Order: sequence, then structure tokens, then C-alpha cells
Amino acid sequence: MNNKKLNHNYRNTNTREENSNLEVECLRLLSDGSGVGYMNGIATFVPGLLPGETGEVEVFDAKKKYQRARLQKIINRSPDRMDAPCSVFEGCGGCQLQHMTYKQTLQWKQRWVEDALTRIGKLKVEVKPTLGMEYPWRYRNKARLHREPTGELGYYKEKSKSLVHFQDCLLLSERMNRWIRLTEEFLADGYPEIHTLTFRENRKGEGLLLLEGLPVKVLSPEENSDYFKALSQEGLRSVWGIGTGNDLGGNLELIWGDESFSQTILDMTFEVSPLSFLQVNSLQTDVLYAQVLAVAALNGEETVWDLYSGIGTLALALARKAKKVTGIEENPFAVEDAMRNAVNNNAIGHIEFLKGKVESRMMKIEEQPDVVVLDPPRAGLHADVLKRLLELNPKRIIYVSCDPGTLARDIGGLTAGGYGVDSVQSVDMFPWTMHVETVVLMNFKERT
Ligand SMILES: C[S@@+](CC[C@H](N)C(=O)[O-])C[C@H]1O[C@@H](n2cnc3c(N)ncnc32)[C@H](O)[C@@H]1O
Repeated sequence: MNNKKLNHNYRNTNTREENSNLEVECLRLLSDGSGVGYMNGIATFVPGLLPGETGEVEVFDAKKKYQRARLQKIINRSPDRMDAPCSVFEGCGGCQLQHMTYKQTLQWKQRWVEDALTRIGKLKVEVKPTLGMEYPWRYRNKARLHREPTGELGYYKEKSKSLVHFQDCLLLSERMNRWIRLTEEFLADGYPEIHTLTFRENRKGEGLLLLEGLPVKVLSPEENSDYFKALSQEGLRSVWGIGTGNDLGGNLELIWGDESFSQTILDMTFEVSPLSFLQVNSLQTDVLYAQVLAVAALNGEETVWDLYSGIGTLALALARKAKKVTGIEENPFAVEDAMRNAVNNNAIGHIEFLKGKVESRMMKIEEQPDVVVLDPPRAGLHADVLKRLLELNPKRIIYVSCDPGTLARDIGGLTAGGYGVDSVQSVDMFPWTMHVETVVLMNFKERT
């Protein structure tokens, strides 16, 4: 390696030439997918560089303690590198890891969870190898697209509002890509109000489309019968519209098609309305839930709380083996879906869904839960939830998380309150991205 280059003394004020052609050796991957190496002891973040590789880089943002650099050339290539199959991988930002073999991405996800638990949670615990997919492509059942004034559809680039256009997103089914093309073509000449489109696809290949920004009555199925017919032939079952600037779902309306849209998870069928949360990877949802059920180890006698219960998927799976399950969820559409799903899956009588924020609604429940399942959004638990859990002291807590950082923070708080971590299992719900889902089982040990 060229030490002279490595010791180059760069400054923010240096010319572009002086900041270019510097060499850095990548030691690890940050959880945003960037490579990290050191130059003069300063951490240098280089998107695109893989561990074990040395790259020629240009520093474009030098701070006191770290700097960011652009990869100019790879000097030695890692055996774990592969050519990203997606033609817009570099500009898109939706995927961060398509330049690395799938097997390696799974190992890094395991390590990110381990690192977060050690660094933030101050816990030294084993994280089991990430459960990956056999075929990690075309797994997403949801696409959220934005629209240019010219009518073109695309994803937002990471941390920006400029759009990336694509012909074939490899995370979506071929069918969903066709729905996108058909809709883009149809919208090309009109409806400038529509700014955001969300497509959903269930395991049967049926679809739902939500158009945002549209005064709902404007798009008439009768006057646009060719488009709706083409969509229907491709499996799309409903088109919904929602205006802009209202409260959640204030003016959500069905424009065309079936009111109900359902998804199969494990061996149950769940109705999901356009504004309710649904796990985005249909196949891996079964894997994730199977982990939760396994560690919950219910014997039919337990009172279970499912906090952040969405449309009731986990609650209903748990209810098969519990004395009673209570779900809490703030989204009114999801709570309505959950109640309908309880009826459809013959679970009424020993399951209830309460509407409200977990941090306030759980305070009003008198009963003592034996097992609590937590599946919060990325932000993790509100401090009041953590405090209340430590007062209630359930025997077991199962934390399902999509963010290792907030997971580690919250698990740290629970261990300080007397819980021990019994198992940590990551599941790859989002192949080729830096996101990872984790199931942690905690049992109450003792309070010191
Ligand atoms: C990650 S999802 C999990 C849903 C469900 N467990 C599943 O697997 O589909 C988180 C859910 O929490 C809900 N949510 C977010 N913040 C909340 C809060 N403070 N109180 C209650 N629910 C909340 C969201 O609406 C969403 O349905």
C-alpha cells in the first residue's frame, strides 16, 4: 500500500486535486452501507467500498473527527464484491448493498445488531445468524412512488426529493412493475394533482393502488375504462384516492374495484385497508412471526399484550395459544381491520383491540400481562412505555424491532430493570438494504 498517499495531509481548504487520489483501506461497513477506513487516524466514510478493499478516494467533506469521501477507483477487489444487478443501484439509494454477495450482507446485518447491542445497550449477547431468503429478489409487496410534474414516476433518492426513474425495480414483482408502467402511461397526460402512488400486492398477485393528491371524484372509471380494464387484466383489484393535507384518511375513498383487500400470513387471511401497516416482505413475515411464536412458547394459560398491533396479525397468531390477547394500536383503520380480522379468523371472545397510543392506552388497563410482545416503529419505545413495563413486570417480553439502535437503547433499559436477554434472532425482511428486523426474547430475572 502507498503510505505516502495514506498519510497525505488533506484539509477542507485543499484544492480538489489535493483531496483526490488518496488511498484508504476499508475495515468495516457502517450500518448505512458505507465502507469505513482511517486516514491519519481520521475515520473516513466511503460509500461503495467493501471491507478488505483498498480504494482511491476523493475527500469532499472533511470534519475534525471524520470525513466523507467519494470512491474513485478500487485498487484491490474483495471476493465478496459482485456487480449490482439493478441498473439504477448507484443513483437510487433504495438499496445500499447490491454490490455485495447476499451471504455477506446477512453477516453484516448480524454484526450491526451485535455492535448496536454492545455500543448502545452495553450488552454482550450472542446474535444468531440472520435468517435470509432463498431467492432474495422481487420480495416487496409495496411500492411508494412519487411523480414529477412531467408525469414520470420514481423513487425519491435517499435524503432528497429528486426522483430516480426505473424500468424494472428488482425488489418488486414483474407484475407490480407492469402496474407501475401502465399507470405512468395513463397519467402522462393529466391529473397533475396526483403526487404520490402506493401499490400493494398480496400473495395471490392481486393488487391495490392508492393515489394521493387527487380530488377523488375527478378520476372516473367510466371515462377511463381502458386503463381500469388493463389494470384488472393484470390483477389489480382496487384503486383508492385521498386528497392532500387532511388528517389520516380523512377523505379516503374507493375510486374503483373491491372494497376489501386481503393478505395471507401463516395460514390465516387478514384484511388490510389502504392506510394500515402491513409487513412489506410477504414470505419473510411468516419466518418472523414463526420466531415470535416459538420464543413466546405459550401454553394456553397466558394473558398476552401485543403492543403496536397493526391489523392484528401477530395478536391473532398468538391468540391461538393464549388465554387472552389484547392489542393496542393508534391507527384507527388498522384497529378496524384488526377487529374484522378477529371475526374472520374465529378469534372473538378472547381477543380485544384497543385504539390509542400505547404510551397512554396501556396505563388504563388493570390486568397483569404474562407475556408482552412489542413491535414499535423505528423510533422504538416511548419512555413511559418502558417505565410501565418495569412496573407491570411481565414474565416474558418479546421485542420485534426494525431498528437496531432504538432496540439496543430499549433493551438496555429493560435489562437495567431486571430483565435478561435470552435470545436475539435477526430476520432479513429487506434484502439488499441496510435494514434488518430483530426478535429479542427477554425473561424477568431479578431486580437489583
Ligand atoms: C412496525 S408496525 C407493527 C405492526 C404489526 N405488529 C405487524 O407486524 O404488522 C408498528 C405499528 O405501530 C403503530 N404505532 C406507531 N406508533 C404508535 C403508538 N405510539 N401507539 C400505538 N401504535 C403505534 C403503527 O400504526 C403500526 O401499525
